[in-house]
Amino acid sequence: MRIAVLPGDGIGPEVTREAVLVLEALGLPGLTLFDGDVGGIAYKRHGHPLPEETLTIAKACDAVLFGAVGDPDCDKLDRHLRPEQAVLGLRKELGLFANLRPAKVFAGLEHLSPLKPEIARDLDLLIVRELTGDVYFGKKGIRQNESDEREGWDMMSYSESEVRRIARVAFRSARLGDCRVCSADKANVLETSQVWRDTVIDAASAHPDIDLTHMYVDNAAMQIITNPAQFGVILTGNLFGDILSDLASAAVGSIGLLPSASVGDRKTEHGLFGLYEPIHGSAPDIAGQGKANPMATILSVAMMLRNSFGKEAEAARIEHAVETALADGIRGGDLGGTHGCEAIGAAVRERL
Ligand SMILES: NC(=O)c1ccc[n+]([C@@H]2O[C@H](COP(=O)([O-])OP(=O)(O)OC[C@H]3O[C@@H](n4cnc5c(N)ncnc54)[C@H](O)[C@@H]3O)[C@@H](O)[C@H]2O)c1
Ligand SMILES: CC(C)[C@H](C(=O)O)[C@@H](O)C(=O)O
Ligand SMILES: [Mg+2]
Repeated sequence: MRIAVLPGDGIGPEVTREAVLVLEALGLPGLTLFDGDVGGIAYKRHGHPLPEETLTIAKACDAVLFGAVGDPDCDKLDRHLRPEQAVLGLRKELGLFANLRPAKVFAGLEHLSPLKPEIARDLDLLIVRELTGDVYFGKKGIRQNESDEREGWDMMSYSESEVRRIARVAFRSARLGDCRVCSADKANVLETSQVWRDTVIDAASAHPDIDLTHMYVDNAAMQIITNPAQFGVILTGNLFGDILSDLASAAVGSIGLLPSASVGDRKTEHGLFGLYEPIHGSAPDIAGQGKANPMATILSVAMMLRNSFGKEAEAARIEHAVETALADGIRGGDLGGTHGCEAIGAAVRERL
């Protein structure tokens, strides 16, 4: 089991360290970890946020554990040298077109959510976010317009094949639950979304067991807060999925709780190749203070064991340990508690 560990910037190294310790505590045989630099730290050390060597390590492994990238010192660099390009580059280079972001309120932990307990109780959804297309990867630029002003532009597009393959991931994921898929788009305004919606409908015609609905993304944001029970899988594009997943994390209680898996078509001898990361960023405001909640990264390790190594029992052990730690009152500042990053990691390991 070869795993590339890419901690990155800010709280990335802090949360990744605790997640690796949890992984190691399982005592799995044949585990080898390979470290690589990504993000601002990689730019400072090697002159590029995604050095060739890191990409080579990632490609040679069965899975990647990614912390976070982003460094305010780098925000003035040319865009292609900024830390965020590391995660975008890895997703594109590794063909990871499907990003799975589960958001669930654990039974008995409704009080961690800012929603009313009777609403929070039923929040258990999966955002299936397209990850290698959309306005993220379209042509972009800054030009001087006719009024001699700077004008930024970014091209948004989705092709039918891009939509079809992510729709299939959503349908497959929905079958693990109760087959509900809600596709969130902006077909009332955007041609990109019109193609998205037409293609999702067409793709679903071969999957009659799927209960497909459509919702405009602005309404979906509102409905996640007011009536999350209606959602099973939310299928959406890259930009909308980015925003909806931060929103869903807040509804659960904290962005420090939400893991993610990014996968494509590539298989290894163990399972599906994937990159696993918390949905949060490098949190410069709390970096280096030992305050970060590592649970999202620890839960990303559970997703890795399940999806990339077929180790369901070990994945469930980690998830149960996190849930029990939370139930026992182990909480970081993000959840109104006082436990630091290392203490939370240790508490999860004790409960494995
Ligand atoms: N995948 C990634 O690497 C990724 C994701 C999002 C943002 N970023 C980058 O991170 C930098 C900061 O971005 P941002 O501030 O918008 O988003 P962020 O997710 O880093 O932080 C948002 C807020 O949530 C808090 N937070 C985040 N993770 C936490 C955790 N584990 N425990 C406790 N609190 C946590 C932060 O302290 C901050 O107040 C930027 O450079 C951004 O581009 C990277
Ligand atoms: C850092 C950024 C490029 C990234 C995204 O927008 O996908 C982040 O916000 C995420 O959610 O993983
Ligand atoms: Mg995001």
